[in-house]
Amino acid sequence: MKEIKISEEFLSRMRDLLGEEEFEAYVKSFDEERLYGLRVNTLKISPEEFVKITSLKLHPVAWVNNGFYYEGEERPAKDPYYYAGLYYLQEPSAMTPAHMLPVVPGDKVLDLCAAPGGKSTELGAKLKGKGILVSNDISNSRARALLKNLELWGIENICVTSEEPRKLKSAFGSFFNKILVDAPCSGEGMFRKDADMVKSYEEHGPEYYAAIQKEIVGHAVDMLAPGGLMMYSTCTFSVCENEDIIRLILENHEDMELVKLPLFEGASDGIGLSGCLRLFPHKIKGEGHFMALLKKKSGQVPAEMSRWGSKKEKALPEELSKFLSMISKPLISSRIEIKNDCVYYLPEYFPENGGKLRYLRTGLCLGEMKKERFEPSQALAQSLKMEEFKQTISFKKEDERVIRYLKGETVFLTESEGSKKGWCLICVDGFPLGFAKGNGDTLKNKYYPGWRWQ
Ligand SMILES: C[S@@+](CC[C@H](N)C(=O)[O-])C[C@H]1O[C@@H](n2cnc3c(N)ncnc32)[C@H](O)[C@@H]1O
Repeated sequence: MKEIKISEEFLSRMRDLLGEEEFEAYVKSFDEERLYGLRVNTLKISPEEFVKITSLKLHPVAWVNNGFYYEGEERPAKDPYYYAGLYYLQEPSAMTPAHMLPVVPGDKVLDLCAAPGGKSTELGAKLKGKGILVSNDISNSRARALLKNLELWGIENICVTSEEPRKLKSAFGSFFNKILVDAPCSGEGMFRKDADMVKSYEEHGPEYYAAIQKEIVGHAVDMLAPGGLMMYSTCTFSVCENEDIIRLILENHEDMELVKLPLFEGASDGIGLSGCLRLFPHKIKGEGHFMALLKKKSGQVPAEMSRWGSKKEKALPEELSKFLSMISKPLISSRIEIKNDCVYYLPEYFPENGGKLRYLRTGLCLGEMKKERFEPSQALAQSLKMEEFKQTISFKKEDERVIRYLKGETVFLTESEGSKKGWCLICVDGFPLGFAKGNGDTLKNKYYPGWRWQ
């Protein structure tokens, strides 16, 4: 077994859980190299197209259609396509819960423990700009990383909060028809990927997390609308954090039922509770994970939330209207809100008393009103398609100006590229990276400094 110090107590529990023969296979899996995965952003590109344009050597993840393995020596985070939000780096087993939660455009989705956004990015992609995704994490610093990932991904119909589930419940009631609870857990399934997990495991083991999980799922069930689906997932093996939590939900809520998850090659059924799904590193090409899907059969129908889209048209400042006229996709003016000079495009729905929550973002940040002008945001650039903006320039990935632009430098155009005046969307192979301001053959860099290429 590789040099990972794991307590005898944990190993003995795993032996009990798996039986002697399987336990040997599990222990052997520590000698294998960890696996590296990435998931393609279907909001921006199809997996088939991505495979054609990327220089990374990829192998498909058998059970996730937009998931791939890449090789350990590659550096996919140092790639302009990463900066264009074309993919997210994610361990393959961790792709499964969002993949198996059947989110469709128009759904009202809550990702309750969402940071740094591995699963929220996929849920947002499935919504295709319709409905709403509320992504929450109790940790403010982690919620900031979550926001960056969602903005890089190009999702416009988001709200990002940093709240206790109890408070979200009082604002939203039973509003959501899809909920993901990717619960904080003891992380037993990640020991091979991240040896530091062993240290934190020794501080807080399964019983500590089971108590937190019980509280979180209780609130999550209350936020689920009748007919709604809730996915519960962890990256740990202990029964008390997995099947026991699901059993508790079923015992305490007559209106909840387990929806059987389909098994795929290498996946295992729940332990003592059939219909759940377990992933073990000795059985699949991925780390350890657990998930269970639940449905709310009945319950109180939630009150209708405000629908900004149906409110009255509103007059916008001239500078803003002028800029927005460069965007060809339709924006509904009643959903545009200006708060402290920041301009937001709000999602379709919103809770009446939503203002009382700790929001990091309500909708897509379009930009900022400055003295007699409007400055578009990085998030807006990432949410657009190249053909949706009036003035654009696309460089080939190999063009050295791509990295220069990402580093915040001024970029110059060649004679054949012509001249650009005013706001221009800079793209790599047709995928937006950010804005620049053209003055003839010079493009003044407006890439967000906090996101620059290091
Ligand atoms: C397993 S991680 C989530 C990973 C994330 N879903 C992803 O795919 O990137 C669990 C998260 O739960 C958050 N958390 C812990 N206690 C929480 C609580 N009571 N309510 C909401 N989030 C909580 C942690 O800050 C942590 O970011």
